[in-house]
Amino acid sequence: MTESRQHALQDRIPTLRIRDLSIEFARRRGDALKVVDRVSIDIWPREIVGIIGESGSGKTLTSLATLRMLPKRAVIAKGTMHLGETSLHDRSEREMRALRGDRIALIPQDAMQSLNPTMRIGRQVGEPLELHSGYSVSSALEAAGKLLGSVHIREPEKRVLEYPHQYSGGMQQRAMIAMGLALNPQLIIADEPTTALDVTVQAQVLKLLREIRDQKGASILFITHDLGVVAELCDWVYVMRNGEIVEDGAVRQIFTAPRAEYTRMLLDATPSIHTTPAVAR
Ligand SMILES: Nc1ncnc2c1ncn2[C@@H]1O[C@H](COP(=O)(O)OP(=O)(O)OP(=O)(O)O)[C@@H](O)[C@H]1O
Ligand code: NI
Repeated sequence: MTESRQHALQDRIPTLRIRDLSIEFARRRGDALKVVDRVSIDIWPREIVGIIGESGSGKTLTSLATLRMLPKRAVIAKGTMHLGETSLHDRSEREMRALRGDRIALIPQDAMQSLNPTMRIGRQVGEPLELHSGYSVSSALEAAGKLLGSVHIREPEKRVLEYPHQYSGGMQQRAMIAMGLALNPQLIIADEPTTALDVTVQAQVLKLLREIRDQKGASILFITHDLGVVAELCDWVYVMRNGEIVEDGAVRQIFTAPRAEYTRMLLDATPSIHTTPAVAR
């Protein structure tokens, strides 16, 4: 057993447990198209877990099901999901709203689209505290400054008053992360959070996610096409293809001794990965 999965022996229950999840789309001609097929995933406390796999393999839908934010015509046909001891598959929409942001945070791919252009950054970052924790506007703004500082935005007391267009792309993404952190979630779901960023900014965001795990003890589910990022960041990896998990394992095992033919194919398509130092540590 690898280091990270020793949790399975120490902790009673994982942060997130997905069991036998199947997701279907209703089709016009009446039948259903299965796009996620009996997927099981565990994320233990303080773990960073990656999901990799080609486009359309079901990564995003799996994570959206966890948040119960699937697109309209998609249904959870089967399966259970638990956040600690709390079941997610049978919560009402009202109960889910309380969990989202509070215990599970989503960091979306494109911060530019997610931030409100007409609202000061500080107000947006502090909004979860107003909505969920009863903070006053001024105390939420003060907390937002601290949160922006924690994601390494300089002079945060001043920058809380600025609007999104005054921030660079990387700063906007960090502001989104700060907002996600406001309520100290146990689980952070990051779906391709760095694809829109250039390489140096991407490295800063990855470093920040690792800090969040180390300092706040959050678990992170990281979805990406980028195997280099997975090698850098993740403890454990699930490989998806056509809606199914083809294998999972410690990051080092997946990169040095993959069992599935499909994983080997993915690795061969990115040859430099085999020599990524982080994998050899
Ligand atoms: N709103 C939708 N309506 C119909 N089909 C959809 C919808 N969203 C996703 N799908 C289908 O479900 C499957 C899984 O999609 P999903 O977005 O989970 O893939 P993914 O692995 O996240 O891909 P990518 O890496 O491109 O983001 C795909 O075949 C996709 O075409
Ligand atoms: Ni996706």
